[in-house]
Amino acid sequence: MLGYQVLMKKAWKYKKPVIGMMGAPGSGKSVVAHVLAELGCCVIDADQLAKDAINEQRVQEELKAWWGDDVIGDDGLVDRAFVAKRVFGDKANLGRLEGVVHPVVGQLREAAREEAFADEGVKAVVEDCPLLLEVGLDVECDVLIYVDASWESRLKRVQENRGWDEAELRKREKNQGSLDTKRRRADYVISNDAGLADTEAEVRRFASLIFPV
Ligand SMILES: Nc1ncnc2c1ncn2[C@@H]1O[C@H](COP(=O)(O)OP(=O)(O)OP(=O)(O)O)[C@@H](O)[C@H]1O
Repeated sequence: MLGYQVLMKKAWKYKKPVIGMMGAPGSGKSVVAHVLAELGCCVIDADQLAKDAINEQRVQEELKAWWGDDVIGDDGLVDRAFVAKRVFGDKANLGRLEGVVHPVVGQLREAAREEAFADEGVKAVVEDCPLLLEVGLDVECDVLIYVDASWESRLKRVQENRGWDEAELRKREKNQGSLDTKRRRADYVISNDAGLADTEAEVRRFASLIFPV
């Protein structure tokens, strides 16, 4: 499953692996990240970083100049689904997009590097990177995890904990692009359909494969 990554385990004594996380909305990425943090990982919310970076006033102004005011949603933030659609749907804009997206990715990498090396005790950087995968960009990850939970489990959890209804979950899932593709790309799948204790045990099992002992 993890193939060469397991062979790399020894090398990771010297290089901190970057673990990218993917999964449907509400699948449990934050829960998994929390367990990894308890195991000493440095967790970076790339989604939040990208959101912040893309919402810098300068970037917002550039996006508006290219794509018009509709690129900004009612909440005053960049409509990321709109951006993703433009990236895939309008090839002529790809060159222009690089001007926006590359600094965002650059910032992410820089932040990841800084955080990872700020504390010698950290074992890894975990990136929650759905936005970047959404727009077809690879963050440089050594291992990709896919957090898997059924539609029923996710719906129940987000209804109870976030007050979302079925339509809201469906809309967010649609904005994330193909989950099948992400699942296929993953080096490791963590199932999160059972209770939290089972998921924690699974994350620990994964960590024991990855981290140098
Ligand atoms: N195994 C579980 N048992 C019970 N509740 C869970 C479990 N896993 C996750 N949850 C709950 O489900 C909700 C969604 O989980 P979480 O926030 O980790 O998902 P996520 O993948 O990070 O979502 P998003 O991508 O939308 O931010 C949370 O309220 C969380 O507490």
